[in-house]
Amino acid sequence: MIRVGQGFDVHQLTEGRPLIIGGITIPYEKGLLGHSDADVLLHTIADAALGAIGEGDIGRHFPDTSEEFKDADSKVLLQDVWSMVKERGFKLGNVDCTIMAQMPKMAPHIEAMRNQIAELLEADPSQVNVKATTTEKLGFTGRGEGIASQAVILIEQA
Ligand SMILES: Nc1ccn([C@@H]2O[C@H](COP(=O)(O)O)[C@@H](O)[C@H]2O)c(=O)n1
Ligand SMILES: C[C@@]1(CO)OP(=O)(O)OP(=O)(O)OC[C@H]1O
Repeated sequence: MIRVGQGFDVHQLTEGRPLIIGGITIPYEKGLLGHSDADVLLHTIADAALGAIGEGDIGRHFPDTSEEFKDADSKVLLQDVWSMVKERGFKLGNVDCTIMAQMPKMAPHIEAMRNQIAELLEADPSQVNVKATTTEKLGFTGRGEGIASQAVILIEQA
């Protein structure tokens, strides 16, 4: 059996926070705001995986009203989600992600993100693809107010 899921997430850019995307800390003057470390890409992948197994979204499993998840490391959240995927007898087929950010340039960090995501999903980096696009200065991402991300995941019976 195969299952697919998709995820989408947005976080606001603000001063005084580190910019963590795909588990990688990216040098930049601003970072993403959130209850957790606000790793927009890992949240997107977690949502896609939860979608694939029909388990809602990360807000349901890790509420932003809970102190337990304040400043949470999103790598740990994704690992928890991945345990649920494995418990149901699935492994990764592939995951394809797009980061929407006007700035900073993601290209120098894409390979590190890919390797980190593969490690978290216990897969080979060839099963993970990460892309980035500006939104041509249009909308909230184009104005640099926030960063958005989307992902599609395919999981298959282990
Ligand atoms: N934050 C970003 C945005 C884009 N890139 C890379 O630049 C290429 C061109 O971007 P367009 O928005 O003009 O399509 C894109 O394909 C990415 O490779 C990036 O590294 N970081
Ligand atoms: C991850 C959680 C929990 O710390 O908080 P945020 O970092 O605000 O992220 P979001 O993508 O809004 O949704 C899930 C939250 O419950």
